[in-house]
Amino acid sequence: MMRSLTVDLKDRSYPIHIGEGLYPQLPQLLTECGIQPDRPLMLVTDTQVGPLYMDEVKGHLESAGYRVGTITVPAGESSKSLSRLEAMVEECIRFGLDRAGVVLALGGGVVGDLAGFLAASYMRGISFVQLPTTLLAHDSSVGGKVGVNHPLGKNMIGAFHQPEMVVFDVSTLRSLPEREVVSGYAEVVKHALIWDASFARWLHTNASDLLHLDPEKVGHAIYQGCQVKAAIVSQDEKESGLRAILNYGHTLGHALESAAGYGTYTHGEAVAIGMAAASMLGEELGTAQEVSGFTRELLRQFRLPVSLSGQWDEELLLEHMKRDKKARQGGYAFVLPRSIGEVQLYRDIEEQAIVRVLNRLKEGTT
Ligand SMILES: NC(=O)c1ccc[n+]([C@@H]2O[C@H](COP(=O)([O-])OP(=O)(O)OC[C@H]3O[C@@H](n4cnc5c(N)ncnc54)[C@H](O)[C@@H]3O)[C@@H](O)[C@H]2O)c1
Ligand SMILES: O=C(O)C(=O)C[C@@H](O)[C@H](O)[C@H](O)COP(=O)(O)O
Ligand SMILES: [Zn+2]
Repeated sequence: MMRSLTVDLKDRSYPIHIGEGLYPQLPQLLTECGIQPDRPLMLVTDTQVGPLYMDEVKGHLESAGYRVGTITVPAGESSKSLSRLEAMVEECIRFGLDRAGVVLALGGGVVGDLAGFLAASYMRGISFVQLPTTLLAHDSSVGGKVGVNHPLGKNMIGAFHQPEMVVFDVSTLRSLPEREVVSGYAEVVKHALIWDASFARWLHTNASDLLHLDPEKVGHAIYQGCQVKAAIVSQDEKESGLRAILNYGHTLGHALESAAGYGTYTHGEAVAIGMAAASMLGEELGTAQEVSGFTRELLRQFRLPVSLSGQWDEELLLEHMKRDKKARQGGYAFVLPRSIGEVQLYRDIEEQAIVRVLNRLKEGTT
């Protein structure tokens, strides 16, 4: 069964297809969105995903008459860098990728963000298609945020560049390491907590089956998550307002990722701790009552972390949080809960409240 939905962006709207065993249908799906075999394709993947799925995808495309080049980057967050991007541009030029070319991102969020930014910047912008292979990438493949990291901050260099299509073959999830399955549920939980209380309750009831990758339930969770994302992006493509709620858990999450060194925490783990923190901050500041208990319980059900382990340099975390892209004029900005299923962006959060929450987050105190 294939589930499909649309990201409604007027003349730049695009489909998201979710289902088992979709790769044989790729040539037909590409043609349906206007990408014919006369356009050269550059298939980007990483060293972990490539050996598993690249030959299959390339084979289907070549059988249908497409000319396909390939780029394989090292697996992991450190590939989201400007130096890696530069090397990829060289590979595209040597392959002869022209302006009619299309980049295909086969992998998780790292490949999606990096290949998407390649597409956004190569020859001032060419088309791209997302082929997500992690649970987390139900989020990253939708909405057009593409980019790379800077040592001083996460996703500091990037663009808004929407894909032509998203094809999520969920059978690829069977090869995902357990840590990445767990990590991916952080963004699923986020989509529920910011927008859809009944989805949050459903996740609460079905956590065990979802962790065991029950195909029907995983398909439903991905579809629901994509629906939330598509609804928000359709209303505010470039984050002039509403879209900031998709950043729930990310003020602290991004700070943890960059301060600890990219790849120490997975993105999902960092965002989970960030959502636990935001829910507690919401209670401290009175934006919401009694949300942190449910939030942390839901995260724990998915085996996600809700506390800070080890020693943390508080000053360093605060420094990174000050540089958050939602912040203005040096104040701290956080998306905070109003209730389960509703959140709001708050700016100028007082530092003392954040420090109190950071202390509560230290292992054993929450
Ligand atoms: N653009 C956005 O809107 C957005 C949204 C959320 C996250 N992100 C970004 O996404 C990135 C995290 O993405 P991620 O969690 O997918 O990490 P990832 O891309 O690093 O993938 C995690 C690991 O799983 C491996 N892997 C991927 N698919 C596999 C499969 N099917 N089988 C076996 N192994 C597989 C990868 O090689 C990697 O080692 C972060 O950089 C984050 O900032 C972007
Ligand atoms: O799509 C969005 O908007 C999001 O905020 C989704 C986040 O899950 C994602 O991690 C995104 O890359 C964060 O964007 P940033 O602008 O805060 O770097
Ligand atoms: Zn995220």
